Amino acid sequence: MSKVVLVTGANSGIGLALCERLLSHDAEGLQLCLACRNMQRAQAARSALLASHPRAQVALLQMDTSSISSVIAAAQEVKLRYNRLDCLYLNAGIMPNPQFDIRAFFRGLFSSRVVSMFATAEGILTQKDGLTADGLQEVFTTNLFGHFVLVRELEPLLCHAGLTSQLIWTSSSNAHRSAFSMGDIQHRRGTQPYSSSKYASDLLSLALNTHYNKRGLYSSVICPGFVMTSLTYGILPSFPTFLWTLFMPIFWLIRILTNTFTLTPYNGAEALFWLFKQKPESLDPQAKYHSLTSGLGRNYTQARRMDVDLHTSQDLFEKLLQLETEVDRVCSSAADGRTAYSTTCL
Ligand SMILES: NC(=O)C1=CN([C@@H]2O[C@H](COP(=O)(O)OP(=O)(O)OC[C@H]3O[C@@H](n4cnc5c(N)ncnc54)[C@H](OP(=O)(O)O)[C@@H]3O)[C@@H](O)[C@H]2O)C=CC1
Ligand SMILES: CC(C)CCC[C@@H](C)[C@H]1CC[C@H]2C3=C(CC[C@]12C)[C@@]1(C)CCC(=O)[C@@H](C)[C@@H]1CC3
Repeated sequence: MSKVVLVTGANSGIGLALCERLLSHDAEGLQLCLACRNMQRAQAARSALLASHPRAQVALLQMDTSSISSVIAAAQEVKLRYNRLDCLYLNAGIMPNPQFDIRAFFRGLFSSRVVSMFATAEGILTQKDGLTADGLQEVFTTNLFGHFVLVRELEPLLCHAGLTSQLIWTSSSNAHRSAFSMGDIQHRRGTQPYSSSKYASDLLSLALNTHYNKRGLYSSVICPGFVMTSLTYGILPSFPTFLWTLFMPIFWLIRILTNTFTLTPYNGAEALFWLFKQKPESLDPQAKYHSLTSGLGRNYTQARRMDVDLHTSQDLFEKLLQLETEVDRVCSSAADGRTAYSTTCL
């Protein structure tokens, strides 16, 4: 029986490279569904995949993870099209308006934390976040909450007696506990919404395992390493793309120090692809699976323990459930024509 796999943010970067790798592994035994916000870009990605795998089954789904109504509509469509889902990749993500602290970067270069700075970007990156049309924080909603609502809506397709399914989150080594606050899960008040949203996805994955393992659903988290994609190019917007290419020899040298410089989307997708081939029951719910590339260009996956605990993960899960109920209430009162209030109070 063919496996049904859905990938969010599949039209570019790591998501697209993952689709290519999945099809190269098993073009005919998969029903691949690319969930994207922009259908023109989605169509281009589908054509590229079909050019190298003409017999593959590749479907498209319109979904904007920053819009809860779009996520709910997309989930309804998935339920009409498929009767089960084997693997759901929660990969779409943004890092809007990044501010790169050059001084901190040069201080870091000549300090003992140079390797960790290149691996995690700790202390050198902040972002300016915005609000979605629902009044939620944009980074939190796109990277985490939209995906949470998707998982909840697709529960009937993911939890089947006697069968296992996988959730695989594209997190980051930029996920730091210090950037996350349980009193401000959307990160309204801080300057590191990206780091906060990725740390929240690490916590959430653990909580999802606690709640769903008994129903055959397993969740894992990966870090693709540092990959050259449009997300990365956005960090230095005044830098033309070709200048990044000029830096490649330096990046290859850095790769000798830290194998986290995977650099290409193909390499970055290593852990995503590796997890697909594992038995979900055999995976460690407290581990983050890192895509790594050695100085000689060998790709491999390494499990590293995450800085998460069960109690905090459970608290976050409950807060997300509350927010889901609130958003639902606001949306249905707006649909009824009653006065809708902004979710900024949530
Ligand atoms: N590049 C890196 O070094 C690292 C990346 N990551 C993570 O990897 C994931 C993939 O990013 P990457 O491939 O690098 O970057 P890209 O920008 O190439 O890919 C991001 C994908 O997410 C999609 N997306 C963004 N916002 C939404 C939305 N609201 N609804 C639906 N889809 C959306 C984008 O669609 P569109 O084309 O329409 O913008 C795009 O397809 C992200 O979660 C990122 O945080 C983690 C660690 C390192
Ligand atoms: C051009 C200069 C010679 C070097 C510039 C270096 C920085 C722009 C990079 C150094 C470490 C990088 C990094 C990321 C972005 C670009 C750097 C800050 C990430 C934050 C990208 C997104 C992630 O999720 C992280 C895992 C990356 C960590 C390393």
